[in-house]
Amino acid sequence: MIRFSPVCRCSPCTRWPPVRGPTTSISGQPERPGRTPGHWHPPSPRCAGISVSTRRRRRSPGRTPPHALSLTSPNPTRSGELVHRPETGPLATIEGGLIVSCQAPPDDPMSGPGVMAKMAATVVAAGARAVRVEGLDDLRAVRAAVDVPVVGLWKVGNDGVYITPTVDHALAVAATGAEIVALDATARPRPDGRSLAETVAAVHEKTPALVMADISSYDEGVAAVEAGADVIATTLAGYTMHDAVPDGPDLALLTALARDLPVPVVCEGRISTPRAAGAARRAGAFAVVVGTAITRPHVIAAGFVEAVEE
Ligand SMILES: CC(=O)N[C@H](C=O)[C@@H](O)[C@H](O)[C@H](O)COP(=O)(O)O
Repeated sequence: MIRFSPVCRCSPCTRWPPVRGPTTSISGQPERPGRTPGHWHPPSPRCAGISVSTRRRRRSPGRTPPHALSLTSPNPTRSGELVHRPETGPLATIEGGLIVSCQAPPDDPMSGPGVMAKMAATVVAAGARAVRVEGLDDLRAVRAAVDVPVVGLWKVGNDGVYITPTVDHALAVAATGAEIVALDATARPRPDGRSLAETVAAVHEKTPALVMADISSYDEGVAAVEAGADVIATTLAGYTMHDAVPDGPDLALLTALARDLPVPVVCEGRISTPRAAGAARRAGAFAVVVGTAITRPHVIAAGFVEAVEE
């Protein structure tokens, strides 16, 4: 049985940091009879933008509270039906929208803060609700160029845990003004020896940023919620095994996580067409991240070259 001890950040909250309360069984009843699942925790400054919706879905009146769900229960977080839904703040801004990943590795001619700032401004002008940006220089330049939420990360190498691998990296990313810090939330050991929960707690305690957990599997999504992550992304699905990287996004993983988790689940990775982005949203994504297909002309052009010359 999988159990959650979720940290709810709703408006009644007045204290920080959160204190873990009694575990609530995801499969059924709160472990302490008579408690309202999801209200044992203390609130945080972050809770300011998040309130508990008292609305009930018309199609399923009387459904089970989100923190006492069976893994096979209908998902309260799906299709804009979050019970603990963000009403203001960066998560409210991104709900139902496109996040564009504006990244170029050092060997890409597009690499550099000036280009990435222009790229970010371009996609925001097109309607992107947020941008995902790598590296402190690019983050500072993009922060100055756009006023939408920034999902920040810092890649260190490209093996093992390389997306914002340590607490120090996460705090440095948050210091650039990124509203959301994306970090590796896979089950692999972290280079600074901290647990995921310790890393998330450090960001929450020392910065106003939320944490986006980049995961590769269902169990990692569950663990990331338990560790206190604010939003889950399928970013690393297909990249942690030795198998060949699949062609498209992992919609099966997305659907399962969006159905079962009490926090927003973002679809990210290998979404190469507008149709695929729409399909991800319909499969339950809270928001959709697209990178290469929009912001890496080097890769896009190479595909055209290959098609023409073959
Ligand atoms: C696996 C990994 O390191 N992903 C990185 C995460 O930030 C980026 O390199 C991706 O471009 C990003 O996730 C968007 O994905 P795609 O470019 O496939 O739309």
